[in-house]
Amino acid sequence: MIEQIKARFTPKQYFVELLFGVVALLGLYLIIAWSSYSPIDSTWSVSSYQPETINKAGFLGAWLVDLFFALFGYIGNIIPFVLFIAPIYFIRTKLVDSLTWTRFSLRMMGFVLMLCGLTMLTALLFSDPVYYLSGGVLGGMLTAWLLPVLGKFGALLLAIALSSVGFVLCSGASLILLLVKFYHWLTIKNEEPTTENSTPVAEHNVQSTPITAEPSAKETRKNDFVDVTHFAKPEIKGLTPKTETQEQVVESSVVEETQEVMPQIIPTTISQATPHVQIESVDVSDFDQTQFDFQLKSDTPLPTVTIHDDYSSLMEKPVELELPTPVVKEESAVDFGQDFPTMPTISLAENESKTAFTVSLSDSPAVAHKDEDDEHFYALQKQFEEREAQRLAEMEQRAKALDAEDLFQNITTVSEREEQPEKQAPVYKPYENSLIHPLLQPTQTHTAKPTTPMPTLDLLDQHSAQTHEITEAEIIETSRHISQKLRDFGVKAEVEDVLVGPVVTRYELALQPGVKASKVTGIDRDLARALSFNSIRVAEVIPGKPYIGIEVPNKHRQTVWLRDVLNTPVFLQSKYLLPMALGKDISGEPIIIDLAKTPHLLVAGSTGSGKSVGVNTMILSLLFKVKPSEVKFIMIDPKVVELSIYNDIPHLLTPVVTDMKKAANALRWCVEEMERRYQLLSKLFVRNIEGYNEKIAQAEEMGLPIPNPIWKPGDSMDTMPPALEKMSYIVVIVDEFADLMMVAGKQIEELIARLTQKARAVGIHVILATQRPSVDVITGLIKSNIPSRIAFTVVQRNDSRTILDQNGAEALLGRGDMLYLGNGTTDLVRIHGAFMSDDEVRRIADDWRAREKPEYIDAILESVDDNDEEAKGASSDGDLDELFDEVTEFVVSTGTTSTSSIQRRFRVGFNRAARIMDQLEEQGIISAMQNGKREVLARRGEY
Ligand SMILES: Nc1ncnc2c1ncn2[C@@H]1O[C@H](COP(=O)(O)OP(=O)(O)OP(=O)(O)O)[C@@H](O)[C@H]1O
Repeated sequence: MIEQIKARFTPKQYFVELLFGVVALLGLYLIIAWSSYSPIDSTWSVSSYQPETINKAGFLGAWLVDLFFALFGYIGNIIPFVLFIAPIYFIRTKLVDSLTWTRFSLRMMGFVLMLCGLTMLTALLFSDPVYYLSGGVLGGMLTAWLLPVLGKFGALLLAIALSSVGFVLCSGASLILLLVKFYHWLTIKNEEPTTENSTPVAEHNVQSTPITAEPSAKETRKNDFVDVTHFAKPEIKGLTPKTETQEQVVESSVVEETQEVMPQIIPTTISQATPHVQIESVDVSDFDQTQFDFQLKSDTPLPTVTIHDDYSSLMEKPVELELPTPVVKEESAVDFGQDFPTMPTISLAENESKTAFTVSLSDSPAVAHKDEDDEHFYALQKQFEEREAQRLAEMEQRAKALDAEDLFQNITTVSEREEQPEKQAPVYKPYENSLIHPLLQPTQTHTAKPTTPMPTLDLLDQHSAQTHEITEAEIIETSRHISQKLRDFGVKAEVEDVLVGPVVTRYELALQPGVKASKVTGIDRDLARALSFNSIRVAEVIPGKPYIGIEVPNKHRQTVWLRDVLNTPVFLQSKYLLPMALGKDISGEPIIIDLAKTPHLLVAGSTGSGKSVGVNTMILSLLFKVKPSEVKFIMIDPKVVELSIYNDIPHLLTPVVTDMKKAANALRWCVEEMERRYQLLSKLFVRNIEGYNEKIAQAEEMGLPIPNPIWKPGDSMDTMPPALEKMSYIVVIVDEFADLMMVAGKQIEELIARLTQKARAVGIHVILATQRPSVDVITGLIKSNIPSRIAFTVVQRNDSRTILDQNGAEALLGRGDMLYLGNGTTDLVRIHGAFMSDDEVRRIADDWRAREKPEYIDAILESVDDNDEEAKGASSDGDLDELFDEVTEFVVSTGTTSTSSIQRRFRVGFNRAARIMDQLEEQGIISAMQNGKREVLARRGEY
């Protein structure tokens, strides 16, 4: 050890460091003298004799400080500090090692120039104090000489120039760079300016820090160098590592020879060792990096490169490190090299030989310096390779001696991977006449017709139980921390209860009497910062408890799987008409709501917060519990891909609507349907859908079907009013409501408002989802009719208030974390949304598709306006519908005369089909209705 230390120091270094040490001590002595300076002490400039010296540093200290003041005026104040700080800085940053006489002289000269400049400046700018001149004798003399020659302005300029040049020469730093850094610091771009940052590169370049020395984590960070500390570094035990002395010699020789800066590669210790042979550090110094001091500094942040400690992976993946370019070192105190660092590439790549890896340096275009540099560079590269080969040979021998050849092979041998066959240009088949492509066909899964009455939960994946990874000690520690921090903010509270949930942990606190909960809510962000959490949420009310809750995110978040939520008695045994699972609450209890009671739902949150997954969860819960005869869906999906997975399930009243114009028609149809249902309810003297369905059931039991009381002849082809059937619930789901508002804002708003105001009693429920929680989308009119709301995470408090009328959603954690505001309450419930894969959704949809076919109602998407347009067009065109010819062909060839078959065949609404039938009758193609039937009068070929 001592030998190693000895080897590191040369007599010159000892001497210089000693000298600097003495100067620093002198500086300290002078600082004491300066701090207790008294102008009445007997000193150089004081003629009266004082028997006692007041100065704490005695006569000598008082005398010296006075001398500085007399000679340099105000600038004399800084000299003791310079004498103290400068040597310490030089020793600490090891700049001492690189100090040459030339550089030392330049620095001293710079210092003198700076002194002259600064004393002149103070002499020119400040008035003289009582005891000495403001610029001292030096400044006074210089200004006295120069003022008559240059005038005040010229003297001022000269003083500034002298100070600047002196500073540059003395410190070796670039003035421009310092200004830039200062600017960055001012604008808080440079967050951690360190003294080292201002150190000239050239001086770092020649540092003689031994390359094999393990840098401390702190040093590594401070130096801002490329951190290759994960670089696996095996050293087989028993092999004699190269001594520091050897490295030092090689290092210094090369530095002197090349005068180039190379990146420092800092080796580290491999973490895993084989059972027999302990792997220690890769002696990266053996990689010839020892020949150079690779330390580089740059103002640009360098990436931290992590290379796995597994050598095989290293071999497989060439790693490229982008580093600042070597800067040509000049033997000068001034170096601007670091101002504009350029970037060479260091790549750790495969070598064809048995070399583990090579370090190759290639100049970036910016480095395209001189030819000499290139020569140096190639010479160095060659040297690298030679030494590498030599090193490996030595290692191999040692490994043999240790019987660790296998390990050596692992480490060094580049797996001789077979040459990749050259990539063949892909051969494409031309499209020919068809654009049919197998990948453009919908993926049809043909599920056999299920035998169970309803889909079973087996369609959902089973996931293993997850455990909480929080320990009691952690909980106690956090509780203590929370109380402490609250106290710091002036709130006295003690943690009384802790609830560990799947995503967050809630610390329930009893507040000191008289302390308002809103006081804690007001400091939630500061509290989160103080507790080092991304965000915390303060629950001002915990139902049933006299506490407030502070919810902090768990370190390890669990996923709430849909199956785990549905496979609970709460859901399976629920008697709800329209049960919808949302997820689990903080304590892990499943949360199921009844849409029939909700009765409409607004779901909002920023993009990616989990809305679509949430809406899917709701739909799937209904699909598990409710039959198509009981509930029907109208799905509106402007995003096209979110809900189209449900197309053709029997619950749909119309295919998933992706065209926003048609979506408006669908809403209009819902309003008409609502009105129709209300008429029926009034005729049956019931107040809601439940009462209506009960009456129908009674009538069925009695065997006396109720004729439709609002039917009029012509409404259908029937001659008698058809019997009333049970009404199914209708759930209208809009996945992106803002898109709908964009197409027909006011109209949509009115339709939604009408539906949400009245539709509940007739079994029509609306779920609106939007990722734009702004007041132009979620308008007051809409909000006032939808009291139940779900907020996923939002960006700002305003958004939270728009959705929930209170803060909180901005503190959610995303990915399904939501706040639920139930109908008729102001208490928010935090729920962690259930999650399921797309595959699971597909399986359930397939299961229903295999059970029944949907009965779509075409009229839903037809617009009244369209019909009007068509009607207008028809009358102006001689009263014939556009489809007249086609329908005639159809009627005559098939003999079909029913309006509903025309509706189905030509996908038109009832009104239009009936009108065409009338036209056919007028034209004598079919007869008038007799006994509810028409006959085809025309023969084929006549028309
Ligand atoms: N309950 C959940 N549990 C875990 N992860 C979830 C959950 N909900 C959503 N995520 C994750 O968040 C991602 C985004 O979810 P989702 O597509 O539902 O967001 P969104 O709000 O609908 O976004 P956008 O508005 O952009 O469509 C999902 O792909 C999923 O990875």
